[in-house]
Amino acid sequence: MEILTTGEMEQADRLAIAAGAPGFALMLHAGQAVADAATDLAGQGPILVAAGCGNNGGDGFVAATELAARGHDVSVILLCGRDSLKGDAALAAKGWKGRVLPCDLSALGSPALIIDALFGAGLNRPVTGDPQAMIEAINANGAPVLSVDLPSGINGTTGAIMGVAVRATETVTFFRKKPAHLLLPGRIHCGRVRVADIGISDVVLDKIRPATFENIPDYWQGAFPVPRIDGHKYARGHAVIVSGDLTSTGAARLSARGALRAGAGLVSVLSPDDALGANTASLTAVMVRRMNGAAGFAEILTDRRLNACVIGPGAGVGEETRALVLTALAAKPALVLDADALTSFADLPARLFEAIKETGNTDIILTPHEGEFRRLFSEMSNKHPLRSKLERVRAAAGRSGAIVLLKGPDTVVASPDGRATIAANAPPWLATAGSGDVLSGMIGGLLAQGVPAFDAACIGVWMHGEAGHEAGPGLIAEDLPEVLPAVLRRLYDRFGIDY
Ligand SMILES: NC(=O)C1=CN([C@@H]2O[C@H](COP(=O)(O)OP(=O)(O)OC[C@H]3O[C@@H](n4cnc5c(N)ncnc54)[C@H](OP(=O)(O)O)[C@@H]3O)[C@@H](O)[C@H]2O)[C@@H](O)CC1
Ligand SMILES: Nc1ncnc2c1ncn2[C@@H]1O[C@H](COP(=O)(O)OP(=O)(O)O)[C@@H](O)[C@H]1O
Ligand SMILES: [K+]
Repeated sequence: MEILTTGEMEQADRLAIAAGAPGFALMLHAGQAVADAATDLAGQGPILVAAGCGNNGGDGFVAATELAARGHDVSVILLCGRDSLKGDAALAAKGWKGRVLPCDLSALGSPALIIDALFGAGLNRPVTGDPQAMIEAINANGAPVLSVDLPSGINGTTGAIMGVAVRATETVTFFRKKPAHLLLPGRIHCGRVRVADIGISDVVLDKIRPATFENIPDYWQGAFPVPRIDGHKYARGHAVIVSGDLTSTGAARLSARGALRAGAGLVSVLSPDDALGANTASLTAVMVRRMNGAAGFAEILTDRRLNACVIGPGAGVGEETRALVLTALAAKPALVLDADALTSFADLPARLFEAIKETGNTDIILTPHEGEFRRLFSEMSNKHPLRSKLERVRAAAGRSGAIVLLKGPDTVVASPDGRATIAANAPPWLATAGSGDVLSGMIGGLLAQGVPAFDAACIGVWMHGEAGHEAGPGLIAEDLPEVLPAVLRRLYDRFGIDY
């Protein structure tokens, strides 16, 4: 499903209006959708609408009018004088026949529900003064809160808090989600998110051509790998995972297990001499091969059946790992660079990016967490409040020439071609040692099966999040590969694939 920035959403409104849907009709649909959600949340209790001076407030007036008509006890507080309302918002306020309370915090009372219609897409500066006090009072009130379009104070495009923001129980947005419904901290402020149809036709998307999508199965169903009836294990690819030395071999084994469970036909751990004993003693279905440094690695990669490679988990930071990465880039298998493979280039990221661009290989994925991301992309600071995670990862993909996957509760995957996805399905207990190692392996396993890199990254992230839910609280990294069959079965069911 497409995700629209607030600018793209304005364009959608304009295109719908140009195609014959009056702007006020869109507002009437929006207000109705808010009223429907409010009825579910408030039961029979009194409802307070906190309205701002723009069209977000207009939606609030429509909802108030509709809820009163349905028999609810509704009051409205307005941030500004009624006379200063303009356009559709003024029209919506005309329809409201009840009282409008001035912006007095004591007027909030003890409602069964507060409808937050202060600011939506039009928020354009930090919130201070009366609106700030109102938002703080809404948060302190204790009543459930239904936010219209966005929790007031949240920047719709970046998900950032503009000084202070409402913490909603539920948010009703219109036509399509905005980045703030998925990116933190916005997502936390939204509560549940409902997307309402307000009469905008999907045809407008042909003009807008959005490049950001929610990472859900509908988005990548066409790329999801299914073993062929007449296939064999080599038809499902052979992934190789580079092991660290004797002091750190577990990460590569976790990764290898993830690759195998994600469906690679064969998986081999490439092991330095000193770690051969440790690796062979702890692996069964995953194979082990001796690898003597970068020269030995290059020799192994001449076998073109080894079509996907993961370097980084437990690899160690330094020249040896850099040499392995450059060797893999030259050999051109589909490649996941994770953890130490990224940190090894902290002092010379340009060298890595040049090597990536020189290969012409488009199947390269970098999978940093925030710390690793900062080491490689120091110029893409996360300090700027208006620069979102989405924008940072897109810029990093452009800079590096690789697909960049920035991990976290709102994992973003971006391609140098501009496409990006945001995932919102990862539970917090996924943040546990080794979890990222399994993720890089899963993506390697998908690459081995021939899935294009951007899709492989998106599918891997989504399945990893689902595996987190499947294993539940208490999860450790070893559990993740073991619950993948359950995740895959549900995907098969969802896609209608026989098994
Ligand atoms: N046809 C459509 O387009 C549809 C739109 N719809 C609805 O309209 C909403 C967007 O409406 P909007 O553009 O009027 O802006 P909105 O969010 O109400 O903000 C109001 C004004 O507040 C001001 N302001 C900004 N920041 C501020 C701050 N920090 N502190 C104080 N004031 C601040 C700023 O005005 P300024 O002060 O800059 O002149 C801004 O213009 C959208 O979210 C959806 O709910 C739906 O009805 C469907 C159809
Ligand atoms: N708060 C969170 N909610 C959900 N998932 C998270 C959260 N924090 C981290 N994760 C996920 O946990 C995994 C941790 O990976 P990483 O930091 O590389 O750990 P490791 O290096 O120990 O394997 C990533 O997939 C990341 O997206
Ligand atoms: K709002």
